[in-house]
Amino acid sequence: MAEQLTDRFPDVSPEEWGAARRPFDHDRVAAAVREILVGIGEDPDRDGLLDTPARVARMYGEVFAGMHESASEVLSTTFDINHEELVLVKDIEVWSMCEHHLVPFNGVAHVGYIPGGDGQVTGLSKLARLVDVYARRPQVQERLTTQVAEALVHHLRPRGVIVVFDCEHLCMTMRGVHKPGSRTVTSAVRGILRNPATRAEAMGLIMGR
Ligand SMILES: Nc1nc2c(ncn2[C@@H]2O[C@H](COP(=O)(O)OP(=O)(O)OP(=O)(O)O)[C@@H](O)[C@H]2O)c(=O)[nH]1
Ligand SMILES: [Zn+2]
Repeated sequence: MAEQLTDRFPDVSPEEWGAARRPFDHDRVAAAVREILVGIGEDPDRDGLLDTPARVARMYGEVFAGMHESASEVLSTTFDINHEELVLVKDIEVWSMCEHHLVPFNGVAHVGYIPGGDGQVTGLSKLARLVDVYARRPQVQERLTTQVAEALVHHLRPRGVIVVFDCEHLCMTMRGVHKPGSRTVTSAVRGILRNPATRAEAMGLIMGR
């Protein structure tokens, strides 16, 4: 499975996929938000907008916090509990930001893996934290799905991984094509979970069957 990872992302380790190239610059973000207000014809100095640039900058610091986090920190805790079958955390709420429009997409993630021969597992909460590391970046759903799967492959050396995201994109509902309620489902499956029977069993658990 290590080869798969190398093939897919030849130049960089998982830590660098989309990670920050420089520290978060609050003042720069605030100045840009002020420019947007000017650009839309607003008066950024009117009372209600005075604190908006700094407030939006703080919000961006939060929604893009994953730029400054890494999968290796999240997945550094592993336990040997000798479990060699599927571990699946379903319905992990997820909020991310569409990199095309910088508006949110949100929904749920389902993250499962079959531990490697050594039976090493990670904490269940770490699977949800891993989703947030990659979700809290400018994203497209396909890349988010792949990154979560590949990070698990790389750090846990499992025998199989399945990651499914089911999200609604605000850029398709509040604007543009205006299709509220439409869902986008993406999956990434690695290792023995690619085997049709194992994959069908995992998908059955994910769909609640
Ligand atoms: N594949 C993929 N596309 C996305 C995602 N988020 C947004 N998009 C799409 O990105 C595309 C950008 O298309 P453009 O034609 O450049 O932008 P646009 O004129 O705003 O497009 P419309 O949304 O159709 O109005 C749109 O079709 C979006 O639906 C995503 O996570 N994955
Ligand atoms: Zn979009």
